[in-house]
Amino acid sequence: MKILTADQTHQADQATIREEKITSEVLMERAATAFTDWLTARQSPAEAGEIMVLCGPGNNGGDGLVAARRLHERGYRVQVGLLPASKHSDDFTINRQRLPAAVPVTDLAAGLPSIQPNALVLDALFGTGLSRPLDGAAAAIVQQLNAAQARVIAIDIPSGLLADAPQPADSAVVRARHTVSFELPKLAFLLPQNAEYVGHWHLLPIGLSREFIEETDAAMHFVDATMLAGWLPERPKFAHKGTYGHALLLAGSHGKIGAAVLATKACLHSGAGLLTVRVPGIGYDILQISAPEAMTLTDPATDFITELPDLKPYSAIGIGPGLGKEKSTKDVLVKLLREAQAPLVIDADALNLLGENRELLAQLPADSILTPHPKEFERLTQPARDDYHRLELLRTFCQQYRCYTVLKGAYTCLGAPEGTLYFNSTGNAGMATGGSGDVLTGVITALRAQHLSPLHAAVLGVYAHGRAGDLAAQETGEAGLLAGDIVRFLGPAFREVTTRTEF
Ligand SMILES: NC(=O)C1=CN([C@@H]2O[C@H](COP(=O)(O)OP(=O)(O)OC[C@H]3O[C@@H](n4cnc5c(N)ncnc54)[C@H](O)[C@@H]3O)[C@@H](O)[C@H]2O)[C@H](O)CC1
Ligand SMILES: [K+]
Repeated sequence: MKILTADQTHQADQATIREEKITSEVLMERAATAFTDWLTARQSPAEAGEIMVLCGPGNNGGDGLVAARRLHERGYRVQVGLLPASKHSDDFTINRQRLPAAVPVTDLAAGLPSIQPNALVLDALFGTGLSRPLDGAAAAIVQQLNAAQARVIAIDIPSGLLADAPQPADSAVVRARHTVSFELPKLAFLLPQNAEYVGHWHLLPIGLSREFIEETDAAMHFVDATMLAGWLPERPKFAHKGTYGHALLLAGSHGKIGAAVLATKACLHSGAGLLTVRVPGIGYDILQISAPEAMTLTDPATDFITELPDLKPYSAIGIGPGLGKEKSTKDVLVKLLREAQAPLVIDADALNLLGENRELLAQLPADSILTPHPKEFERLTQPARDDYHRLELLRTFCQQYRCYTVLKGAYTCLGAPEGTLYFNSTGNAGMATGGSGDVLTGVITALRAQHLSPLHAAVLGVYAHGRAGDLAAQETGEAGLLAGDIVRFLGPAFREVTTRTEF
């Protein structure tokens, strides 16, 4: 799914109106009716109690007026609060006139009427037309609403939140429990700093022009299963293990052989034909016993890796999980960057070594995949001012070093060398547990070994890793989820996205 800017969303509205030969008011009716259907499916009139609909002067307010009318028609008790304004949009005015006289209307000029704790409030003050932070009466209403401890549902976007850019730290933004938006996600929904405003977000289709969306260049995408169609074809009958590549993992040090085991198992469960693992001497027994399907190539040193093996046999190489940062391990990394012909996946301590020796970044082979969490990414670049700035740093970093960078988080974001960002849609908070990053390294290394492009390996790897975590959490719950549980569900996750050709 593309992530459009507020401006592109407005253009999508206009294109839809032109193509379907409808008026904007018809599109508003469609959007607000979809919203009403969403709400009434979740709250009966009794559960909802008296619903307060707060409407601003633009089309977001228009959506609120349509929702108020529709809810009234369906037997809900509704009242409307109108923000004072010198001018209103045309569709606001049309729907103000259509509001049944039986719906009480309050002027918000005198402030927010008293709201019972837990009352249901629909926030239709401002949507994507917001051009600057709220101030004056609008800001005061938002602050009063946030203090009221109501059950707030934002229509399209919490009022005060900008769709594509940060707002100043102290500006007034509605804190919603749910945000119900239309057709495509907004960047603002995907960033941790906005979670307290957005709450749970939902998308409702409203039939925006497919053609316009397809033709519009988007700098950002939200990855869902439909995007992955055909990336992982069904295995042909006469396939053999050689067809699926030979992966090499360099992982583990004293006390961290578990990281090597997790990456190994994940790589095996993600379809690599063959896997060899380079571990220090102490890893030999552990690895052979816990993952007999992998070949082990022990380093001459006992506690950490000191020598790079011959790289010829391998179609992809993953380095980092549990590696440690010993001087001789760093030398192995330096040699790997110089000699690798096969694609690289770089994680954990290998990233920290790059962070401590930034001159090495210039030696990254093109199309390498890096998988930092935000702290590791910061060590490679600089501390970010906020989540938006971090995305800017990500984009610049990928362009500068011609690499793919998987910035791990709730909506893991992959940066590609030409500057496009891909946000992942799968995964859950249970995956914030030691070892889940090691699993991801194994997954992506396996996909690269199977000759997927760096973009497909990173996007699909992150998606399948998150989906496996979601399937695992259904069994274990989020708190009980271990990295090893993600490994167990990789097979089912990949099965879901494997394309079958019946005919
Ligand atoms: N495609 C869709 O998703 C559809 C969206 N719809 C809804 O329309 C709004 C966007 O409406 P628009 O009229 O462009 O903007 P707003 O309602 O957000 O408000 C604009 C209004 O407010 C003034 N304004 C802007 N910034 C400020 C400020 N900081 N303080 C005070 N006033 C401000 C501005 O001058 C305008 O007068 C979208 O979010 C959806 O809810 C449609 O219903 C159809 C489909
Ligand atoms: K809103």
